[in-house]
Amino acid sequence: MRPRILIADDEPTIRKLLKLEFERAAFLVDLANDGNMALTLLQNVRYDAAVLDISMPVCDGLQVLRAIRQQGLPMIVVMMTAYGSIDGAVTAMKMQADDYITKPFDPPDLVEKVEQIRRVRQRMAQLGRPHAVQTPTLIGKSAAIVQIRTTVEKIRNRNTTVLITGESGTGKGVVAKYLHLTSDRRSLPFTHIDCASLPHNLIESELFGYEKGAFTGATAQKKGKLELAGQGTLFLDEIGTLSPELQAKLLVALQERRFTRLGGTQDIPIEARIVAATNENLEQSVADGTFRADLYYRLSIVCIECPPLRNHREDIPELARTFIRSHMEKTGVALERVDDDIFDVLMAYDWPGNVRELENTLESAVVLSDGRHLHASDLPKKITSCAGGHSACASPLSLENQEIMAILAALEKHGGHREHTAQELGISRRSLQYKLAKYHLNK
Ligand SMILES: Nc1ncnc2c1ncn2[C@@H]1O[C@H](COP(=O)(O)OP(=O)(O)OP(=O)(O)O)[C@@H](O)[C@H]1O
Repeated sequence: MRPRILIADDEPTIRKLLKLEFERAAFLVDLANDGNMALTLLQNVRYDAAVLDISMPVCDGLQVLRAIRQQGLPMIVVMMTAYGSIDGAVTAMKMQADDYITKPFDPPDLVEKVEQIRRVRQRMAQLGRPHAVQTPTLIGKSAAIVQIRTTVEKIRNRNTTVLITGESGTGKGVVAKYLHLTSDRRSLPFTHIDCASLPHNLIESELFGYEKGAFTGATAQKKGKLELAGQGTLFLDEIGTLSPELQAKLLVALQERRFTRLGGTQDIPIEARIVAATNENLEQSVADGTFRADLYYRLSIVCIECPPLRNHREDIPELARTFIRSHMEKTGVALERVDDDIFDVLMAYDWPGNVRELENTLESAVVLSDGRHLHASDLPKKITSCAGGHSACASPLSLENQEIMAILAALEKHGGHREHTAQELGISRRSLQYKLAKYHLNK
C-alpha cells in the first residue's frame, strides 16, 4: 500500500515542490496551508507521516506536533525550521518529533529523511517489541565528566539548589537523575517538568497545582509538581524559557519555601530539592533583561556544566559501546562483531546534537546493520565523510581537534605509555605532558 503523507506549510511554492517530490517517491500527498487545516485533516485521515513547518500563522507546527503525540498517533513527524532557529528544532525533538530539517533544503533530502525513518521503523517492527532499556548512568572518564562526578559527590546530600547548564543533548537530564539517585533522596520521587514544551498558562498549573473551580475547566483539585515532588527532587528543565510572571512567582516560592495552589489559600511547604537546567546562557539572559538576576542567583548556588560532546571525544568509545549494547538488548539484534574503525569515525565527527545524536545514530546503525556485523559503513554518510576530511562534514575538524585525535590514537596504540606515545608523535615527553593537560586528556 502506498504511504500517505501530510505536508503543512504556509508557503505555496514549498507545498508544491514537496508534493511533486513525495509523489515521485510513490507517496499519496495531502496539503495543508496552516496548522488548523492540518489538524482537521488529521482527524479524518490516517497518515504514515507528516512534514510540518514550525512557523505557520494561527496554529504553528509545534501545536500540530503536540496534538499528534497527545493523541498517540504513531506517525512519523519531521519538522521544517527556518535557518538559524535552533530553539524550535530543539523543542520539536523534545516533543518527540522524529527529525527536523533546516530551510532552505533540497526536497529529495527531506524525502530521504522520511524514507530512512520508515526503514528503521519497519525493521524495528520486524524485530518485535522493544524491551525496556536500562536508565543510563553517567558514563565517561574524561576530566570534564570526572569533575561532574566530584561535584555531585560533594553536594549530593545537601539541600542546595543546583543549576545544570550545557547544549541540548549533553546529558543535563542524566546528571540531574544521577544526583538524585546517588543522594539519600533516591527512594523518593524524581519529578520532572519541561518548561519549554508546555504553554505558559499550563506550566503555572503544572507547577503549583490548583483547587477545584480555580478557573474554567478546573473540575477537581490537582496537585502541582512542587507538591508531588515531596521530599524528593524537582527537576525544572529549560528554566530559561519561563515567562517573567512565572519567574517572579517561582522566586517568591523558593525564597519562602512555600506556595499556594491556584485558587487556594492553604500554604504548602516546599521540601523537594530543586535542580534546574538550561541550554541557554542564563548570565547573558540576565544581562539582556530576559531572566531575573535574583532568580538566577537563587538557582545557581551550585553550577554544573555539561560539556559538548566534541570537547570530550575521548568518552565516545565508551558511550558508543554502551549504546550499541543497549540497542542490541532493545531490538534483539545479536551482533557478533563491531568494527574497531567505527570508533575512529565516531570520534572524528563534531556531534552538534551531542550525546543524544550519538545515541540515535547508533540505534539506526544497529537496526540497519546486517544483524551480525556492525561496520563503519552502517553509519550515515554525513558522519563517515567527516573521518575522511570530506567537505560535506558539518563542521570540519579544527587543528586542535586533529591534534587531540592524533594524541588519542597514539596513546591507545601504546597502551597509554607516555614515552612511546611522544616518540610516535615526534614530540618531547614534556611537550606531550603539556598537551595532555591542555586538552584535559590526563585520566
Ligand atoms: N554522560 C552520559 N552517560 C550516559 N548517557 C548519556 C550521557 N550524556 C547524555 N546521555 C544520553 O544522551 C541523551 C540526552 O541526554 P539528556 O536528555 O540528559 O540531555 P539534555 O542535555 O538534558 O538535553 P536537552 O537540553 O535537550 O533536554 C539521553 O538519552 C541520555 O541517556
